[in-house]
Amino acid sequence: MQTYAGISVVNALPSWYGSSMAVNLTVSVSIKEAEKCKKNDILIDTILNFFHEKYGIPCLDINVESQIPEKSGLKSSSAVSTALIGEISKKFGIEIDVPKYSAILSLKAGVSYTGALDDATSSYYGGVSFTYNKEFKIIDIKDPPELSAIILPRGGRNIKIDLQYLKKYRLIFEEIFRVSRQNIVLGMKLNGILVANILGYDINEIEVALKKGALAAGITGNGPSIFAVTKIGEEGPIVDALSKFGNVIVTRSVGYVSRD
Ligand SMILES: Nc1ncnc2c1ncn2[C@@H]1O[C@H](COP(=O)(O)OP(=O)(O)OP(=O)(O)O)[C@@H](O)[C@H]1O
Ligand SMILES: O=C(O)C1=C[C@@H](O)[C@@H](O)[C@H](O)C1
Repeated sequence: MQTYAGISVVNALPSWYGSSMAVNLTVSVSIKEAEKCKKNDILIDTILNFFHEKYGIPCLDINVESQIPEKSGLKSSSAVSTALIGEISKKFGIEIDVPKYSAILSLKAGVSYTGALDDATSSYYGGVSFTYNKEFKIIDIKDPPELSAIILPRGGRNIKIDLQYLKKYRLIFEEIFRVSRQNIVLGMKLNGILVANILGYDINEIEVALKKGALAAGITGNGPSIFAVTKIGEEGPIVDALSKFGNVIVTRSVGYVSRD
């Protein structure tokens, strides 16, 4: 099964309300029955153990092909978990709420702070998710504006996230969530700049992208990757400017995908 990377509209850590926009960088997971169970990383093994214990599925060999850098804020873990859960449910005919179980099992595996239901929902269904992660509730999924996303991918996040400190900003992130439901691009701009400031990232590249005409720019997830968005066809000056800081990826927003 194939799922998508995402860029943040609203980071859910401060208020539990989250929103993410799918972009066209993909993860593909395939599975094959195996004689012996092998050890994988913690997220994959948590998912396999859950399906083994609850539904008696056999040992599986897992193949992951990913275009998404890890620990970068581009939602790679949600893309891997939704693709794997979706593939298992298809192969073994198990009816399950894929993003919800991605969130539950990501928390169990310790790879997420809130379960990241926002990330899981946009990874699996495309579009722009609006979720309340505390109750594993999907509030809405919208089709995104047609946008070009210019990404400065940076992996290997090594900053320490102080969740209690982030929660001091709950009210302002709740407000950004409300704004985002009316205006996705304004929401991702406010969130992206504020998260950069709060987590202590350099805002230089963000400022450069905005000066070159980006509709929004900021940190995605908990960083360190930086994104900018523009109308399709207007990416040139931003790509040129951000390329001075490293190799950029140019991709697009992804619309809602029916999984029926
Ligand atoms: N290419 C991959 N192959 C296998 N597992 C992967 C891959 N990419 C991510 N994962 C899984 O995701 C887990 C952690 O992901 P990571 O911390 O990189 O999250 P992320 O989604 O990039 O971060 P963020 O939430 O900031 O977007 C890893 O432990 C691993 O299980
Ligand atoms: O770990 C988590 O729960 C999250 C991580 C980031 O991707 C955030 O952007 C997301 O909203 C929640």
